[in-house]
Amino acid sequence: MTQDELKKAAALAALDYVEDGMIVGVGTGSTVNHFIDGLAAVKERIAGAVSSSEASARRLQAHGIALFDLNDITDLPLYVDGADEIDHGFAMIKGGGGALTREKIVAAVARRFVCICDATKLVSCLGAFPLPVEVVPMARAYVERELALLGGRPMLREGFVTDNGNVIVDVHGLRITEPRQVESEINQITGVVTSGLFARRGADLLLLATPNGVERRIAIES
Ligand SMILES: O=C[C@H](O)[C@H](O)[C@H](O)COP(=O)(O)O
Repeated sequence: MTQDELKKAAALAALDYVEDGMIVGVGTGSTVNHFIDGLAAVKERIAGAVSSSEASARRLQAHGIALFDLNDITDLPLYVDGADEIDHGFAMIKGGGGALTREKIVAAVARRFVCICDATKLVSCLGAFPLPVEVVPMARAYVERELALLGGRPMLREGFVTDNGNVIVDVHGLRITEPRQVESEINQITGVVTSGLFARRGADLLLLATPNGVERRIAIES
């Protein structure tokens, strides 16, 4: 199976968690695109979706799925999203597509975070994938100097602007053994909007696509 076929298998498995009348939180990326396409087939029995990016919103709208503003709802039972890396405690690196801030907001509101991944994304230690950090543009150089103190090599994602009008600094070469601590340290740097480290709000359920089928793994309290 190709990696894209595995992504599709994980995405379609997430449809099992979509219930009648639900508003579904929808992430961003190539794995989620398969989920959105699958959601289109059951759109008549859901209320609609909350999107974590302009790109996902466009795809949802193209399928005729109603979009809700997060500020207009009080309960979001389900959020489905991919990850760039996920560890065995279900902390994740996200933001390879630059949607990390809105993803983190929707994930914070959701009662259940279902992560959909192909098996290559499961790692024993986060950090081989460069950690994306969304930064207010005028703070970029300062934030890069502060991020370097953490031991990584910050690199501006050239020519990329987030849906929120900010820039992304990707931190290369980090080995993240304490995800919650690193998440807090980066959040405290003035000028940082969000880091792509999802440790304090990790996934609740992992749907991991392998060549032998989709494994369903539940988060263990740490
Ligand atoms: O900003 C992008 C998101 O965090 C994605 O969930 C992540 O990059 C995984 O993307 P993909 O499903 O394309 O591998």
